[in-house]
Order: sequence, then C-alpha cells, then structure tokens
Amino acid sequence: MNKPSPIKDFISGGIGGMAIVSSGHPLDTIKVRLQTQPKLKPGEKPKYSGTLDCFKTTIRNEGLRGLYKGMAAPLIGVTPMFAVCFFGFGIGKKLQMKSENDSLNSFQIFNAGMLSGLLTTGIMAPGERIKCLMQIQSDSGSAKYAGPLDCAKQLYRESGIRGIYKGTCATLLRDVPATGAYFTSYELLLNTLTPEGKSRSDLGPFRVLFAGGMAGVFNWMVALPADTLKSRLQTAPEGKYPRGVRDVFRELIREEGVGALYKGITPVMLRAFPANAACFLAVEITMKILNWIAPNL
Ligand SMILES: CC(=O)O[C@H](CC(=O)[O-])C[N+](C)(C)C
Repeated sequence: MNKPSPIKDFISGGIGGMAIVSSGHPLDTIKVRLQTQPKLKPGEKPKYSGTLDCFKTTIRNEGLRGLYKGMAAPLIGVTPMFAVCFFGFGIGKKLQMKSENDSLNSFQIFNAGMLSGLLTTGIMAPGERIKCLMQIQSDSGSAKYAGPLDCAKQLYRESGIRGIYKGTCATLLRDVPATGAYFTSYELLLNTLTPEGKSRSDLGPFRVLFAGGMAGVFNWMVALPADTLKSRLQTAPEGKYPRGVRDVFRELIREEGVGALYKGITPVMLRAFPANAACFLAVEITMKILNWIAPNL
C-alpha cells in the first residue's frame, strides 16, 4: 500500500479533470440550455422540446462547435478544480487517519468528500458562472461575450468580484453533499469489486470505469436540484433575484413545481457515467505512474 500523498492526489486529480471536460462537455452544454429555457407563455412552443431536439438544433444552427461552446473556461478551471478536489479529499482522509495504513469507514470518507466540496467551491463558483453564461449565449440574442476571459472582464467591470462569484451559496449547496456522495460511492464500489486477497491497485480498468461512472451518477442524483437553481441564478439578469438562491427556489416551485428541479436530468445522466468513468480511470492510471516513478513523493 502506498502512503497518502497530497501532491500525487493533486496531479492525478488535474489529469482526471482534463479527461472529464473533454469527454463530458457537449452533454453539459445541452443540460445548461435545457435548464435555462425561459418559462413558456400560453400557446408558446419551447425552443428545445428535449435532449435530442436540443442536440439536433444546436448542431443545425451552430455546427459541432456549438456543443463545445464555453469549453475553454472549464478546461482552464476544471483542471485545477479537480486537482484541488482530489487533493482536498486526500487531506480530508489524512486528517481522520490515526496511522498511514488506517482504513476509514464510509462516514469518514463522506466527511473527506464534503471537505473537498468546500475547498473546490472557490474555483468552481466563478468557473460555473462564466461557463453557464457562455453556454446559453446563442439563446440570448447577439453574442455579448467574445470569450470566457472577456466574460470575466465584463462581469468584473459591471459588478466587481461579487459579479464573478455570483452563485457561490448555490454551488456550496450543490457540491458539499454531492462530493461526499461522489467519493463514498466510488470507494464503496471499488472495495466491493476487489476480490478477497487482492488489493485495489490490482484492479483492471473495467472495474475502475464502472465504479467511477456510478460515482458520477450518485454525485448528480444529489447535486441536480441545487444545480438547476445555480444555473438559473448565475444566468439571470442583474438584480432579478435579490435574495439569491432562496428567491430562485421560491419562484421555481411556485411557477413550475418540484419537477423543474430535475430539468436537464437526461443529458446530466448521459454525461455523468462516461465522463466520470474517464475521470477516475485517468486518476488511477496517473497515480500508478506517479507511484512507479516517484514512490517516496
Ligand atoms: C458538479 C461537478 O463538477 O461534479 C463532479 C462530477 C462531474 O460530473 O463533473 C464531481 N465533483 C463535484 C466532485 C467535482
């Protein structure tokens, strides 16, 4: 068994982040577009009738590039964010270990995951704000932002750092419990899939892919309601929700009912399994390489 190493967690998490963005961004764009569709007036038809329609309309109107809109921001933001996410999880585990080989129970793993969710919010909240604004851009008429950097500059000019960090509470609400579920389900599944007498590092890629994919599904089962509120808040015109996520919640329940919290569930779940399977496989492979080239790091 290799000793816990925050540096290795950081590096392998970053590589996992690159894997997740490249494999999952198109479905993420569809999710945000479905989540942020305005409420219909009587007799009005929705811009997108569902996941497939949103996919086809985007390709028809914007080409394949439309699905990859806003990917630069998550790639720049998600790589360090996943690095911090896995680093935070490693630190969370280490803080609860009595010795280097101590194994933790599910409650302790969940705590470590929640700490990771807390730490990542500092990077996640502004990254999500810019990504969501870029992703819905074609829906809001002529392009307001030339790119993610321009978007960040304009937000800063209009409302300062608060403008960039709009949606931080909603991001915490989403990611603290969801990251707990993410790592707990991954660890539980991987332990269950490890045959008697074998260690986790002996496991082949298919088991890692399965456990990673399911961790993504569990993450989103917990995260999706808060994610819908977050997407709406972060893409709303300035001043629309003065009390933040609470106002979005009240309006959504009043006007659309509880079901609206799960808008975008199809693209979310379609993306969650493969993207997170790719992420955890990339993390485990990177960790193996790092343990091989730098066993004492
Ligand atoms: C919201 C999010 O980024 O979820 C991550 C998984 C995914 O599908 O992107 C997990 N985590 C919040 C732990 C980074």
